[in-house]
Amino acid sequence: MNNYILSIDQGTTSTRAILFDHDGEIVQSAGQEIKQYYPKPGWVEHDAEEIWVSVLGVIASTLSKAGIKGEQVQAIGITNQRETAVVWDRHTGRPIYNAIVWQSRQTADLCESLRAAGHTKLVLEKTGLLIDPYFSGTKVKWILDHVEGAREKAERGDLLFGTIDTWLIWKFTGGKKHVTDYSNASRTLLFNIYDLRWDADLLSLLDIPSNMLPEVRASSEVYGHTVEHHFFGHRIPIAGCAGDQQAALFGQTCYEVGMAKNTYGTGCFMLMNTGEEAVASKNGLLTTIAWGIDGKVSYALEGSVFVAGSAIQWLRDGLRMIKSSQDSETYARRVDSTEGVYVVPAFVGLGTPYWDSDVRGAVFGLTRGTTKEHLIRATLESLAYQSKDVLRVMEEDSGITLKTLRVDGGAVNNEMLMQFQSDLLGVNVERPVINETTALGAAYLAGLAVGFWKSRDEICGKWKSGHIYTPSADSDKSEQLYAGWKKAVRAAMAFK
Ligand SMILES: Nc1ncnc2c1ncn2[C@@H]1O[C@H](COP(=O)(O)OP(=O)(O)O)[C@@H](O)[C@H]1O
Ligand SMILES: O=P(O)(O)OC[C@H](O)CO
Repeated sequence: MNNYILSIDQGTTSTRAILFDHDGEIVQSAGQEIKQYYPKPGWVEHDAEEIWVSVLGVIASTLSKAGIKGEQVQAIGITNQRETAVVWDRHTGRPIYNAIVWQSRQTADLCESLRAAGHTKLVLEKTGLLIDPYFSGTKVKWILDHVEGAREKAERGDLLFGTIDTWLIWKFTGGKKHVTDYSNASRTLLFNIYDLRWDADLLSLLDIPSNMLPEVRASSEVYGHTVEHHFFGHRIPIAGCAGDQQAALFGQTCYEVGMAKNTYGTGCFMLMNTGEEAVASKNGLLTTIAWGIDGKVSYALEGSVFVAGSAIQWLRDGLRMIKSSQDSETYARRVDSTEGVYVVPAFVGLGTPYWDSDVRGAVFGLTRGTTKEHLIRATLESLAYQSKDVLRVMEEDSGITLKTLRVDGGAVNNEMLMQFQSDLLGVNVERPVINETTALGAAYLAGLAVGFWKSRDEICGKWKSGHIYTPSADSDKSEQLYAGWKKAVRAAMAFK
């Protein structure tokens, strides 16, 4: 009987299931967008129950389209939007509040007071992270402080915390396993990335009881088995788990020190493998765990951009200028340039290298001649400018100049954007053959734990170099364009 690995990619915008065969080929897949809740300006939430239902939905759809039975799935790998915090009752299994999404800013004041009290150095030295609402820790505290009775329940040991991986593994195993992996734990603000433990000082700083925390495990091992009814009478091992950006680094075969990729999904995340060394940044990059395999942890440097593809969704859902994300390319191509228009999509503040929670989005350079096409093009270009901001500090901190940028994520389907990115950076931009490198990374980690795969290079390596964008003649204008972007960002930050 043919066996398969099922990868679940639970992203910010959508949930996907992708089925891989022994050769690392995609046999079938299904996806579903998830609902975004914006209860207040700058807040972003998800319904954790809806996320779980979406996972079951895409699995059912993938297996039925492929005509594959549950028993043919040899293992499941999970990869997920990171930092998003869920707190639920361990007895009823019900979340006590919406999942607070990584993009959400409701803990901005709390972070400000932690910074003002001088905790930045302590947090950085232990976690490799900055004090910013992005990370899970302050979100958990917020839930305990704002949901009636939550703190007492947490003290009694009745509540559990998890990022989305933890929540899904808990649901898959019928509430038996409360676990996460190193890569996800390293994004919580609560985990010491050097000692590889939950940190008592940080837990006390944020007033979070340790009994809420999941057990931290390797990124490739069997964590538990699904309950039978989820897989038509079969119990499937869940054998791989990694945050989506780290899984993409793995799927993009960035195994050597100095190799990097940039993912253009809801946000944009550039990660560079730094191997066994956790490299500290001087320029607002994060130090994070790439993965833990076979008792060894690898580290990465990361630049995080909060709004990338979600700016395109804003054009679609907020401004209603386009009907689908793909339309953005059609409109943008109708003009040769933005004619000096810049969109700074700081809808939830700015991450690397600015780390400003209070700045909000802005548009500059409008004239009477500005059209919808210019605005759409300027929004697309903002993804490339933000990536350039990150690449510059990545090169400075690592001392490595990238000749090629490996890219993936939903927005790399936009050829205009990828060409613009190559022109702006003056380097090659390389797309893999399949755009499911995140899912591939998670599938590989799961298959590794159950002895499913051929070598890593035969599986992940075969998808490299689908298309390479090289800098065109337009590259000459890039310094001037980028100078305009820097001015626009500075002006947006000054407007508060
Ligand atoms: N052709 C396109 N041009 C620009 N953006 C796109 C295009 N196709 C998809 N996107 C954007 O990519 C994002 C989805 O990418 P994906 O990697 O699936 O995200 P996530 O993993 O965060 O759910 C959406 O925000 C969408 O707007
Ligand atoms: O949903 P994505 O793919 O943009 O990824 C979200 C990141 O994991 C947030 O840190």
